[in-house]
Amino acid sequence: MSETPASSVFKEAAALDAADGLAAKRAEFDLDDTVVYLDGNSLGAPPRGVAGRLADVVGREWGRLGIRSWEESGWWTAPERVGDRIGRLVGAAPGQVVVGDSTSVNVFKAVVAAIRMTRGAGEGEAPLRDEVLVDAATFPTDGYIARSAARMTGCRIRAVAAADMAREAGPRTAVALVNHVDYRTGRLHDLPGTTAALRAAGAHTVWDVCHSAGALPVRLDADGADFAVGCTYKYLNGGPGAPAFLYVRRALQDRFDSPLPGWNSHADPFAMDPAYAPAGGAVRGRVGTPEILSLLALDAALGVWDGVDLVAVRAKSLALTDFFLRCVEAYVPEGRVASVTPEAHAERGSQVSLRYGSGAGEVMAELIRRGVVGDHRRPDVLRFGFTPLYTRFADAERAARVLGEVIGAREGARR
Ligand SMILES: Cc1ncc(COP(=O)(O)O)c(C=O)c1O
Ligand SMILES: Nc1c(O)cccc1C(=O)C[C@H](N)C(=O)O
Repeated sequence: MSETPASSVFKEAAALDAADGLAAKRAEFDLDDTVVYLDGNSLGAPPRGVAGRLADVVGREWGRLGIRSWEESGWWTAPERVGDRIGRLVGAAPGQVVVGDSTSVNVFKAVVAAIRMTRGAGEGEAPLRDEVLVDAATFPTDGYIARSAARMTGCRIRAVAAADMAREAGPRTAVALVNHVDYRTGRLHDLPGTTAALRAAGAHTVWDVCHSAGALPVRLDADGADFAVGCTYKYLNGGPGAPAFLYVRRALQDRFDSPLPGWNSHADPFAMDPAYAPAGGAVRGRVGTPEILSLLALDAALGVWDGVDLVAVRAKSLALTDFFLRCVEAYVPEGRVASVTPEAHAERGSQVSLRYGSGAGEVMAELIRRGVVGDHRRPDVLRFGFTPLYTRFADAERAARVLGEVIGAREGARR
């Protein structure tokens, strides 16, 4: 029998999995093998080490040591310690990343602090720069928070496409808030180029790396980012509601004037001093008591990254998304879906988003019923996230095959 595109990709998946240098990593995750899980760009799968570590934190550290654990179990310094572990994954040298709060809250801290840095010497003086640029296609929370930050600081906000930030920044721009990877399309934006252009215009950059941290090599230090924020429950597998992180470039740390100067960011919190004196370094980005249970779950989850080279992760991510696109071509009747994820590797994150006319929500619901978990972003986007530590090429093949079946069945039913 002659080879069809479908039989060819089926065989190819097995060969690609057999040659995959990261294949052994999958065993470190607690996954349901009957399901193809392609939603790690929203909620990553649990690393096996997390449950046992959490049981120890609850039973021994909390249950037996109690309050002493703040010191003896290292709880007090966990936000910076875990921050440094994340730092390795986002190209930040130690001492610049702190973990805590949500991404939304960290966006607020970074945007307000960036605006304050551009002010004149006297408090209350009009800002020299009073414009905030925000990625026009941003994940909504960033836009909402930036708008509020602008209102509170007397700035105006302007929505600009991420690709146009560099040319749109002007003498009044204080800060640009940009998503490194677009959550809807999976488009990867130019962090080094945009950052350099903003700096040349005298403005700061805040990068939202929610969809790139753990998905591809991020080089915050080398590429000169000023601030970055990100969540840890996607590609970093920290678990639902895991705390987010904030990066403040070392050179800016002494000028970081937090709009949320909680007692955990005080130079001497237990002095309980009514006067605020900020701590130095990454600690200044803290606010209140750290979320110890979810922070230590994240700490345990980060163990899966020990010894992992992000370059290998990127290579597999691109191979997976390329392969998935070819499988979609092989299985889905022509013209029914269109990829909105860029073909160029330099512009692609670690997901594939397919536009499907009307009924995308129903298609995704049916995929999930058939054991292929992606997600639907209204109105018409089917999103498939590829997490190289545990996604197999066979998963990509099965997802595309089931997608073809679901779309075929809908069309059959209409006839
Ligand atoms: C790009 C981006 N930023 C921010 C968020 C939300 O962050 P949080 O819920 O931690 O505030 C998400 C996803 O929820 C996201 O995709
Ligand atoms: N943070 C989420 C949540 O609490 C519930 C459901 C989904 C999410 C997400 O992370 C959505 C995600 N940021 C997205 O890219 O659409």
